[in-house]
Amino acid sequence: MRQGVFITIEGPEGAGKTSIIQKLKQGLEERGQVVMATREPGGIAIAEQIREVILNKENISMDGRTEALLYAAARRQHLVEKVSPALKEGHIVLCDRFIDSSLAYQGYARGLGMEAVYEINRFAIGELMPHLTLLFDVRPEVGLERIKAHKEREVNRLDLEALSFHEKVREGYLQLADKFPERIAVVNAEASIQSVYQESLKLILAKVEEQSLGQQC
Ligand SMILES: Nc1ncnc2c1ncn2[C@@H]1O[C@H](COP(=O)(O)OP(=O)(O)OP(=O)(O)O)[C@@H](O)[C@H]1O
Ligand SMILES: Cc1cn([C@H]2C[C@H](O)[C@@H](COP(=O)(O)O)O2)c(=O)[nH]c1=O
Repeated sequence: MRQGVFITIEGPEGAGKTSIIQKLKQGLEERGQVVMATREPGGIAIAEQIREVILNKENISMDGRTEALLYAAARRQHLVEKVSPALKEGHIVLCDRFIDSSLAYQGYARGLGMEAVYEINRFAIGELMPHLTLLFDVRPEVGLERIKAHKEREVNRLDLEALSFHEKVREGYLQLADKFPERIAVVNAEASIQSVYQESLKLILAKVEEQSLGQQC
């Protein structure tokens, strides 16, 4: 059976990940692909419960390492219950955030170190890395303004971090894109939703084609 294609969408707050993943799922399905869209932290019952703990505004005393470990725990369970089975079925998995979020937020912005955070995540995910990561790049002031205007979105503990934290998140992501250019594609997320969608769809279709050619050889 054909192996699936694992695509992760990354970026700071308000980059447009949630909105565009829904459009991508629809666009890919219209082209005959079987797609599973999911998110981190969450996507399954246990991970959604962990999400509640991590993002609860009451938990201001949470230690940085505790935070990193909770994200990794949610990731592990989500991978075992949802992501790996879908990939084994040959589906395209579109995941809103994955390991690069931990590297940018906990490793870089929180200051735990990308190497240390990578190590605990290796324990959680083993060898599974995305085939392609789209980094929706947006300046934090633009992204934060968008989520402020988006009335239904609840403000969470991480949103309340200082602007300097969100600036570091963006910097961390851009460093990762520089380090792993073969996996991470930077998409200008300050462009219109339609143009972010079109560029993302093109990149994903090219990766799906590349993977299926690789599997025929
Ligand atoms: N390219 C864009 N241009 C203008 N507005 C946008 C764009 N992308 C998304 N938005 C709007 O910004 C708001 C946040 O978008 P969305 O929830 O998709 O972002 P997100 O990356 O998932 O955010 P978070 O990670 O913080 O949950 C929504 O109101 C959405 O309509
Ligand atoms: C997976 C992951 C997420 N985060 C942060 C990023 C956001 O602030 C929240 C998730 O909220 P969203 O609305 O779903 O974007 O959690 C993180 O710091 N580390 C991670 O590994």
